[in-house]
Amino acid sequence: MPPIKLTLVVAVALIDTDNRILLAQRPEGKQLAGLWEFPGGKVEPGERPEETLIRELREELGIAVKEPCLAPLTFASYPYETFHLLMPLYVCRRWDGFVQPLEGQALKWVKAQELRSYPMPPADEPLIPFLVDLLGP
Ligand SMILES: Nc1nc2c([nH]c(=O)n2[C@@H]2O[C@H](COP(=O)(O)OP(=O)(O)OP(=O)(O)O)[C@@H](O)[C@H]2O)c(=O)[nH]1
Repeated sequence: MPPIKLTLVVAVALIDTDNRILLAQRPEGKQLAGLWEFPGGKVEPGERPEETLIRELREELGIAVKEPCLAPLTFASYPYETFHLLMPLYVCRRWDGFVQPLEGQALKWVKAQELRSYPMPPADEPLIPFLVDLLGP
């Protein structure tokens, strides 16, 4: 058995005042293109996970998030073929600025109950019930 490559990715469910969650579509050309996912990205060497999220949210969506506004919800652990994904999922209801698709990605605000209608990476599927519990239908 080859050694496992553990990859740490942080993601966030941004929640708006109508209790909808932001999904972003992975652009063409990337692995898992076309699937809907939570904003976030890989933790770079020397970064704390919260710093990664704050950086990714600024780069991908143009919003400013303060660290105390990131609350841990749950995590995904999933064996992709080339790496094992470990992905903490935070929730955030408070940010400065307006959400914009700065990387050309499609964005959608969806109710927790509608999440199942959007094809997501396999790692994300077990996260849905946690959001339904938190936010209701
Ligand atoms: N941001 C995010 N990534 C997810 C989710 N679910 C999931 O399996 N992933 C996986 O976690 C990894 C996130 O990496 P990324 O977005 O920073 O990087 P990437 O694939 O664009 O690669 P690169 O930045 O090295 O080019 C990808 O392999 C992605 O498929 C999710 O909900 N949000």
